[in-house]
Amino acid sequence: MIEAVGLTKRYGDKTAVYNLSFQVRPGSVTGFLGPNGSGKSTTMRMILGLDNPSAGQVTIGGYSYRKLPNAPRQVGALLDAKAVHGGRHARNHLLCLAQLSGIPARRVDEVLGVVGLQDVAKKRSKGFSLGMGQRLGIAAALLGDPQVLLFDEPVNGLDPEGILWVRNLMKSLAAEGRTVFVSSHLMSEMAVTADHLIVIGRGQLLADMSVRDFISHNSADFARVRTPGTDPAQREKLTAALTEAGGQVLPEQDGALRVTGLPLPRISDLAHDADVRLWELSPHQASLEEAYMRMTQGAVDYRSTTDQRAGLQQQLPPGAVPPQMPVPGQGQPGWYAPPPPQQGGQPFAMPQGQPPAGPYGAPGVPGAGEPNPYAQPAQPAPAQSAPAQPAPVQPSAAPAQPSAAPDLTKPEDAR
Ligand SMILES: Nc1ncnc2c1ncn2[C@@H]1O[C@H](COP(=O)(O)OP(=O)(O)OP(=O)(O)O)[C@@H](O)[C@H]1O
Repeated sequence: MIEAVGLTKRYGDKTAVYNLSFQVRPGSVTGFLGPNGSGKSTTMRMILGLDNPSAGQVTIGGYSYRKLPNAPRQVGALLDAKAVHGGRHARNHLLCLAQLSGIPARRVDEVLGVVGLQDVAKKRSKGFSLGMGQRLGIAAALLGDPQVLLFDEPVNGLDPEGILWVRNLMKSLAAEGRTVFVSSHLMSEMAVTADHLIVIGRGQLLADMSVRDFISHNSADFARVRTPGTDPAQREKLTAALTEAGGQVLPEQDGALRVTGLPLPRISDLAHDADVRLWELSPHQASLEEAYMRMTQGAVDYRSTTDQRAGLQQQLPPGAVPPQMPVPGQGQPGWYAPPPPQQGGQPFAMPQGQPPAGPYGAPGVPGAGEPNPYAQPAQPAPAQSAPAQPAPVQPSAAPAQPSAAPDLTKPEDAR
C-alpha cells in the first residue's frame, strides 16, 4: 500500500503539492487524475524518492522508498518513457536495469514478450516511436515482478490495440493483488480501467473515492425527452406540465428537453395526462469525463482562449460567485453540466454515511498545520479512506526494477 500523509512540495515560490493525504490500496487499479500542472508527476516522484517532500511523508508498505528494503525490486514505475539511453538496444537497456538489481537475464526476454517488443529487442531505442518507447518503459516497470506499480500516463502514444492491452494489463496486475497507481488524462480509459480515483487540483486533494461514487456525486443524471419535432406546441405543453410538477426543464440543442427532478415513469405519466406524444424518453448517466470536468474546472491553470468553457465561465447567473479554487472534497461548482438536483443543493456532496473529514485532518499531521498557499477557506479533508496502519513490506517473490529508480548520485530535484 502507498500512503501519503500531509504531503507537500514547494519549488521556491511554487507550491506543486499541498497537504496531500491518501492511500493507494493493493488489489485495485487506482487512477490519479488532475489537470495539467496539478502535481501528479511531482507526487509520483516523491513516492519514488526522486524528490524530497517539503513537508509530510509518503510511504510504501510503511517505509519511505529510500528506506524500503530492496526498493528497486519492490516497486516498478514508468515515469518518463523517454528517459532511456537512445543508443542502447531495447534488450540491453533492460539488461542493464536487470543487472543493477540482480534480476536474471531470462526475465528481460519475458518482459520484452509481455510488451510485444520481442521483434525489435535488438533495435536502438532512439529509433522507437512514442508507443514503442512506452512499451519499453512498461517492460522496465514489470522487470522485477513488483507488488507496487506506478504508471504516469502509460497509454500516451499507444495505438488502440496498445491502449486495450495496457487496460487489461493494469486490471490483471491488480487482480493478482498488486497495488497499481496510474495517472492519465484519458477519462474514457480511466472509466473502464480504474476502480478507485484520487483526483487533485492545484496540488490539493479534490476526491478520493470509487469511480462509481465519483460519477454519481459529481454529475447530474437527467432524462432526455423528445416530442414530435413537427409540433412545437406539444413541446411547450409538456414543458409546462413538467415544470408544474416540480421538474426542471432545459432545452437541448437538438430540440429535445433535458429534465431533472422527476423520475422517468412520472415524466411518462405527465406526458400522457397532458396528451403529449413522446418520441424519446431516455435516462442519461453522466460520463467520468463530465464528472471530472465539473469537479476540476475551477482548478484548470492552462486553458485555450478558444475553449468554449472559458467563455462559459464568464456567463455567471446573476448573483453567482465565480469559481476560483476547488474546494477540497467538494469539487468546483462550474457551468459545464447542470448541478445535480439532489443532495440538498450541495453539488459535490460526499457519499452517504461517510465521515465528512478524512483521517488526516487531525492536528499534528505533517503539513496539516501549515498555511494554505492558495488562501482558500479551510474545508474538511475529503479523503474517505479509513486510516490504516502501515504494514511492513513483504519481500516479493521476484525482484522488480522501476524504470525511474532514483539516481541518488544526482542532486535532489534534478529533472
Ligand atoms: N523541478 C521543478 N521546479 C519547479 N517547478 C516544478 C518542478 N517540477 C514541477 N514543477 C511545477 O509544479 C507543478 C506541478 O507539476 P507536475 O509536473 O507535478 O504536474 P502534473 O499534474 O504531472 O502535470 P501534467 O498533467 O501536465 O503532466 C507545475 O506548476 C510545475 O511547473
